[in-house]
Amino acid sequence: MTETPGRTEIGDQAAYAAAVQTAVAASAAYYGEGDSSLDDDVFDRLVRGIAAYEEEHPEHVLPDSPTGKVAGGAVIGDVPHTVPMLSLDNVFSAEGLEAWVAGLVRRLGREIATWSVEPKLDGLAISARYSGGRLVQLVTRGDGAAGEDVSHGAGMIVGLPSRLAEPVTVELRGEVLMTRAQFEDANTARTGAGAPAFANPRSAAAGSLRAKDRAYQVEMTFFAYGALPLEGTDEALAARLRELPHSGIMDLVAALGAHTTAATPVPAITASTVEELTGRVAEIAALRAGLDFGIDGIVIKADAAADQAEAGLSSRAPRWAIAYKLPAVEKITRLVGVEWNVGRTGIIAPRAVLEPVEVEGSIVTYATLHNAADIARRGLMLGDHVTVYKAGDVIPRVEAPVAHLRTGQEQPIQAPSACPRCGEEIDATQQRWRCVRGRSCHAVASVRYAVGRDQLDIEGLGEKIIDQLVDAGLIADFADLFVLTRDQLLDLERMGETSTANLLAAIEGAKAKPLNKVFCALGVRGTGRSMSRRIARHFAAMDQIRAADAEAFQQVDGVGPERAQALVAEIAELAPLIDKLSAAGVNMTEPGATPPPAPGEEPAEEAGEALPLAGLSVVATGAMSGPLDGLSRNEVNELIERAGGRASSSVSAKTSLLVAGDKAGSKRAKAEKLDIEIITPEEFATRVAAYL
Ligand SMILES: NC(=O)c1ccc[n+]([C@@H]2O[C@H](COP(=O)([O-])OP(=O)(O)OC[C@H]3O[C@@H](n4cnc5c(N)ncnc54)[C@H](O)[C@@H]3O)[C@@H](O)[C@H]2O)c1
Ligand SMILES: [Zn+2]
Repeated sequence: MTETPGRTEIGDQAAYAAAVQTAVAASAAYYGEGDSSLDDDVFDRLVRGIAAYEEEHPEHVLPDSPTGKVAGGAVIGDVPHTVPMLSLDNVFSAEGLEAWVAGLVRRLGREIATWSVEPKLDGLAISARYSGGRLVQLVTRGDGAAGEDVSHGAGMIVGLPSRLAEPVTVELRGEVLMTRAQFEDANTARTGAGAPAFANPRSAAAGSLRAKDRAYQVEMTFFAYGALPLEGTDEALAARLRELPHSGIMDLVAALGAHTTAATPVPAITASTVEELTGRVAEIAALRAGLDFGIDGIVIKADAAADQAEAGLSSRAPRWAIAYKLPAVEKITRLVGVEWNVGRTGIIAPRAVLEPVEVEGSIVTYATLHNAADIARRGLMLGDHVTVYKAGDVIPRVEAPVAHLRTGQEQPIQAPSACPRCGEEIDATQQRWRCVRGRSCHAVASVRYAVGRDQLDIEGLGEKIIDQLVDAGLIADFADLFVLTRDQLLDLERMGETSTANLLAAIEGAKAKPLNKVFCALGVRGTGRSMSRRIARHFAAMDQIRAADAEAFQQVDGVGPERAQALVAEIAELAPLIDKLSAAGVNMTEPGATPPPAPGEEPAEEAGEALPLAGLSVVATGAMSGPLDGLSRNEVNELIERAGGRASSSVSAKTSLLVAGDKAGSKRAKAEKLDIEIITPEEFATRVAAYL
């Protein structure tokens, strides 16, 4: 699992003093306005370096060193806590967790029967005091002994009711954070009001909670993870809060109407063995990327009140709980450029060029920026420090600028005023800009796509030949391929008799491809292989597709009103290309499919019913084996659809079946979570044997 993390090397006393100063300043910013200039990874390395130096040189330890203190000793408060609000000690690996468990067992002199395991929410700790069921005060953690009153923020926090379900006096503790959507909304509101964007959801929550009198409203979310008696709590409830296990307290808190992790994909669970603990850690880690709120680890607590009482507290953290830290997923780096690229459909999309930075184990140099409006909305500037993370684990995204690191040297990002490829005008009427020449602007890219393996699969038609054909004006789109002559090909560089004959045969062969491949080759925006198969199956013939209106498209699985509109428009735009293909003799029907009945007509026999996967939504993940060995993901998806199922790439509550090969990872964890049937590639092959 996670490696033991590295640390900043601190060589001498002066470097040590400087490191302490940097860490204290960063902590003050982090817990204050939420505007630290260090990302968590850099900060944690620094603090570990400080701790290591102090270990070696106890005589040099400075009084304001952050080690061993809640919030690094960098914040103070004036509202005393009833019971200290502590931090958590950390482990970074399964071995570290085992050692910690063993240490606690030794300390108590007995086994610990039950643990509770919950996500470590990445926001800020809050104490919410209720009197007679009404929320009366909100206090931050501060230095652990006293915090800051932020009661003014109560109305902005979802999940923190102003009135509990019962008129009890109690203190709830939990985390306030912003979900991804709340963060996006907050930044839209903030940049709209002329203020710089928040760097990330955590700092947005911290900054927003403390701010008073802002011109705009933002929303945050509360997750409770504890409850305590207060002065005035009735004795029966106080006794329950003292005696219930942590898991029981969480049930009580939920029953009072406060938000807990129970309804999230990563609810708290209880466990009794170390294996179960590490298993749950792996599960939560696997689900992390798909959550709509940030977590930075997993918290493991001795569940029973007696175990907690006996383990006690250190000055900084309880001894009965531990945070299993997950590696930081967000890094700060610099935005050094923005490239504007024209895609195969003529869409002009910006891409961020970054100072290379390691994010979750790989070096990131480019990141997605959706469109010009998105850049403006985030208030990004060239030269900005930016926060970067991987969305859904793979695509690096620029989250936001780190506005307080600006030096004044940053430059506005210039959007192109003409198509960066051909110099023609830009159609900027839609959010996503497009060259007015559309697909013909980047003909090479659209032809390359059309002849690719999952579309027309024309072997021997490499990029170099396509480039030459387009440059020589022999083709303007892929339909022109079908009227190329032998002499035209022979004229090209490095095309001899044999390769020309082979290529002509391959082009001829492509005319017989099923409709789904021909349709996919068109490269309709937002329509990949799987959607193309569904459309081809549904309509059975190109004429039916061309005749379909938005309503008819919505009969296709997965097509909503917006996409249906876009499909109608795109197909109209592609009419000349489709006509050319038709005239060249390219197949326009889907074998085995029957067209939908015309309005008013009796529906034909539902052929799909008898198929083994009829009505099922199927996801394949991991390495395929057995009879499926060597099949690409797309080929597996084709198989699923031939057998009547619907292939999907992500696991959700709608998924009926997961085909999980070796190394299935997060999709498997999610499917287990959702109680979805999971089968091996071999079992799957048996079910669909007739369609292999
Ligand atoms: N970037 C910076 O400049 C900077 C500065 C200071 C601290 N930090 C980051 O803050 C972290 C250390 O902060 P910390 O001392 O507040 O500790 P912590 O955040 O690692 O752990 C303690 C906190 O975890 C929270 N928590 C979340 N889920 C919980 C749950 N289920 N049960 C109990 N508590 C839960 C609580 O708010 C609690 O106060 C480090 O990861 C560090 O990187 C960063
Ligand atoms: Zn162009």
